[in-house]
Formats: sequence, C-alpha cells, structure tokens
Amino acid sequence: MTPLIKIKNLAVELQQKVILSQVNLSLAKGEILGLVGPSGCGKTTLLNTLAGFIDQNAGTITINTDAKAINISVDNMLPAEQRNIGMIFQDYALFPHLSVSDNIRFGLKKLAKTVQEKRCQELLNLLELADFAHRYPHQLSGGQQQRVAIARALAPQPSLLLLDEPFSNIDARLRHELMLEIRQLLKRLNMTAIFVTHNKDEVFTFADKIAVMDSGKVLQVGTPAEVCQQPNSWQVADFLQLGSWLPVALLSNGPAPSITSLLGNLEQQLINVGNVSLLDDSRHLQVLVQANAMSLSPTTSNNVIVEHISVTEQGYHYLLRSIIQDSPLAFRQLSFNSRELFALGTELAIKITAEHLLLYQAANETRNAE
Ligand SMILES: Nc1ncnc2c1ncn2[C@@H]1O[C@H](COP(=O)(O)OP(=O)(O)OP(=O)(O)O)[C@@H](O)[C@H]1O
Repeated sequence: MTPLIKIKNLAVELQQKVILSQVNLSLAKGEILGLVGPSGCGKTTLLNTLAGFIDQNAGTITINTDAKAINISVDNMLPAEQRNIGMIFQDYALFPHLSVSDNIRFGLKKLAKTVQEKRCQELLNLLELADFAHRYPHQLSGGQQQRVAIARALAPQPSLLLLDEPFSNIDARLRHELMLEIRQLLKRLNMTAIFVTHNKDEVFTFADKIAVMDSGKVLQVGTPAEVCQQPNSWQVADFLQLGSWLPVALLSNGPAPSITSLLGNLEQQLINVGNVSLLDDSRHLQVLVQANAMSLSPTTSNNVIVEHISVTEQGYHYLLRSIIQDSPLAFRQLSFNSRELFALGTELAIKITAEHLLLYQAANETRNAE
C-alpha cells in the first residue's frame, strides 16, 4: 500500500551543524506515530521541517493523498501553506484576540462564508466546544485550549497532523482521558499524525508506532510492543527505561554462547542484539533485565544489597547493588520488584527468571546505570 507520508534520507543542518541525518520514516494513512528521544535529539526540528518552517538540506518528503502526490526536496521546497499539513504547538499558539470560533475559522478564509460556518460548527460539535464558541482563549482551561488548537488544525482538512508535545500542559489526572479521547477522534477521522513526546506512557497510549531518535537519527521504528520486546540498541532500551543493565562476561563462545554475571551463570537463551562480535568485544557485554524478571532464590548465596526502596502500586521497587564491588561485573543499580519489604542494607539472594535475555554491547557509561 502506498504510504501517506514517506521520508527518505532527510537531512537538516542549522548554523553549519548537522541536526538531522538519514531520517527514513513512512506512515500509512490513519497511522499515529510517536517521536521520542533525549532532549535535543531533533524531534521538534523534524516536525518543523515536515511542516515547512525549516528547510531540508537533503532527502525527500513525499505526501500521497487521494488527489495528488506532493514531492518535497531541496529542488522543490514547497512553502508551508502549500503542504496541507496541520501543526499543533506545545503552547497551542491560539490567537488571544480571536474567539474560539474565529480561531477555528482562521485557516478557512479562502473558502465561502457558508462553508466556513458549516465546518466551524462541525468541529465545535466534534470537540465538544459548542458552549465555548464565543469565549476567548484566556477564558478556557488548558484542556479546552488544546481542543481549540486541534479544531483549528483540523479545519483546513490537512492530510497530516503534527503535534509537538500535545499533552505536556495538561493536568496529569486529565491527561490519560484526553489522550484516549483525541486518539479516538483521530482514528474516527482516519487522520495520519506524528507527535512528539517526552513521556513514555504517552507514547504507549497514543501511538500506533514509535520512532526512537538519538543525535539526529532514527534508531528504531516499530509498534510499541516490538520496540519494548526487542529494543535494537542499548540507547533505545536505556531511553525507554525498559530494564536495568547487568554486566556479563563470556564463558564460552560458539553457536550457543554462555555467559556469567555476579548473579551466577546465566543459562537463558541469549538474543544477541546487533550481532555483537563476542570474541572481539566481550569486555563491554551486558544484558537487559526487567525488574519483574528476577526473584529471590533460596538456593543461591546472597549476591546483592538493598540500596534504595520506593513504594509502588504493586509493592516495593528496589535498587540493588552487587555485594562484590571490586569486579568488572559489579553493578550499582539493578531494579527489582517485590511484594516483601526489606530494610536498606539487607543482603538478598537474587536469580534471573526471564526465559531469554537480550545481550548488548554497551558504551562504558551505561554499565551500572539503570
Ligand atoms: N534555529 C536553530 N539554530 C541552530 N540550532 C538549532 C536551532 N533549533 C534547534 N537547534 C539545535 O538542534 C538540536 C535539536 O533541537 P530540537 O529542538 O529539534 O530537539 P528536541 O529533540 O525537540 O529537544 P527537546 O526534547 O528538548 O524539545 C539541538 O541541539 C538544538 O540546539
């Protein structure tokens, strides 16, 4: 199926600095993509480049609608107003001197008055804003302002909607409800959307697909389940906080390599992420361990000490450090969940219960970090 938007080898430089490089993404009509990554990795720059507020230095953006295909490249830089892309900014950027209705009608000035009226009324109803049509932005709550921003962006019937941290200004209690509501609305309209977020829960609630970025590049794209189950690099696992890192060493190589750690030898099936060359690079090997994939073991001798405790809805979350600290395999922050309460400084015997383990090669700094 032809994707609604296809981004190929997109690159952007600002003030002679590479901000985006080799960005490749495609989205089918009606799909919602969440862009995540550390601060400064280029998420907003990507949205602004798609919207036409920043010029690309290489690559193509193709938008396929029923009516036509738009090709945007360095040789064919289409101005923002001809891209048929709607954008919702983090602060909503509503016009303070215009009423809710006038904000929504703002992008419709070229259309006949009757069409403007009809579309505005439809959007007021759709976003449950009819009672606020004559109010001004400062007379609305954050959630209501966000609905107006969405209505205004949808009014010109864009083929793609871009949302920069759409829920960051919404009260935490309302956020989840609003996210589900807006997602259902976009799905009903079969609207294709790309949104930026810092919030892991947000991406899992709102997105069909996620793209994890780092240093101007897209590291991994997939459904939230795919990315969580098999993060393709330690940066992805680290950014999404999918577990903690347990340093390991190679015991034997071959088709079924075996490894050891300060929690003992690990018999689990190993998935060698990125085909780490075990012989060459065995110094910085680590496995990703989820907090729920470990248990207390009566048959193992004590191997960890409780360093930090926090209370969770399911019980207690512990940070454990290895009892042995003068080893290259020592760790300081292994996450562990339990319903039992242990005091700080308690020594415990822990074993890994996961069926398989993801093996990564680490940069030095991720060792011992959660
Ligand atoms: N106009 C500009 N001129 C030069 N550099 C810029 C400009 N705008 C952004 N940058 C740089 O581009 C990089 C990416 O910025 P961007 O705002 O896209 O990141 P981000 O992932 O959205 O960050 P955050 O999550 O903090 O919002 C940063 O290093 C930033 O300093």
